Amino acid sequence: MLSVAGLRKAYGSVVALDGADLEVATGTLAAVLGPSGCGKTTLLRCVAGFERVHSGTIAVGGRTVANTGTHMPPHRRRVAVVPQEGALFPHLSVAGNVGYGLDRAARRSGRVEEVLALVGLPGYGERMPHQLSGGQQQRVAVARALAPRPPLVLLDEPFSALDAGLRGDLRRDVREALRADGATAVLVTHDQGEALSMADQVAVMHDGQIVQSGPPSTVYREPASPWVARFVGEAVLLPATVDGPDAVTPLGRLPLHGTAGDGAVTVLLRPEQMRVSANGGGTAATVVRHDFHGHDALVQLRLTDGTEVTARILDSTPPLAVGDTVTVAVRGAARAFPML
Ligand SMILES: Nc1ncnc2c1ncn2[C@@H]1O[C@H](COP(=O)(O)OP(=O)(O)OP(=O)(O)O)[C@@H](O)[C@H]1O
Repeated sequence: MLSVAGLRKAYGSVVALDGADLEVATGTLAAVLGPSGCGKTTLLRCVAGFERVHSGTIAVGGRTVANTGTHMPPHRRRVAVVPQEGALFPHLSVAGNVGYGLDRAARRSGRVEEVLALVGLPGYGERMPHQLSGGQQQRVAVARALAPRPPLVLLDEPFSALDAGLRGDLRRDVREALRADGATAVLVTHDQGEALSMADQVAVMHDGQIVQSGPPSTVYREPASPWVARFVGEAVLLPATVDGPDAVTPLGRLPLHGTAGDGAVTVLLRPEQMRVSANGGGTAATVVRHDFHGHDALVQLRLTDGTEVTARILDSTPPLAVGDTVTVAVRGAARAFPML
């Protein structure tokens, strides 16, 4: 439904998009995930038609809407945008907002009530925007985007202004609403959890390029580079030497996913692969930091050779404290990259 190829865009000397490629299949949600300033919003604005591209191609539903010589205006692209906040017309009711882009026939067909029900706000049509919470306003903004059944819905960090408690429910409900309506959507976010939990496809962006695109589990488990590994989650990166199917690391000999050639490499482990025990098997370590997160804790461990690794632990009895001596063993295989 969306095909972006080799997209380039600069603002003066600032290169915002440097050959970005993205393919989004019909009926799926793609998350464009990247750090601040990597070009996510610029990509979205180019797809919506708010910015002209310098080179490359954007096609929506097989129609080229932008390339070096073409710039189809935003309203002809029929691409809907859900901005961060403040999207609603304050003087129109919820129904007025949702029905704004619809013709009379569509308004009469009950589409407004249908999309309000999809986003969990059935019967809210008569309310005014100021009578809604921030989360409810974002639900209405999503309903308004879906109402005219656009070929593509673009969501620009739509939950970033909401508090954490509200965000979880809203993410699930918006995901469900998009799915129930068969919408194709692109969500821009810098939040790894949001991208991994909501999207069918995560496209990781760095310095104006999509550096990896794939299902969330693949991007997390098989990152294309140490940079992607660190960006999509906590990463333990260790120097190692390949020896046959294994790598020799500061945590001992570990099996490798796939073959990694010969010689010096950097291996990736995730903190949840670490098994920490008071006196089990494995490498001796000292606890140097303990960050409690409620559902789990991240524990920084220093091995006797000075290497530091991070372990994720669900609970421990007795609780670990800074200065404790433990052993750490590794579950599963490591992934090898060329030496950093
Ligand atoms: N209108 C503009 N004029 C000049 N430079 C711009 C403009 N818009 C964006 N930029 C620059 O282009 C680069 C990409 O910006 P963009 O807003 O696309 O990034 P982003 O990934 O969406 O960041 P954030 O997550 O902080 O919103 C940045 O270096 C930014 O400063």
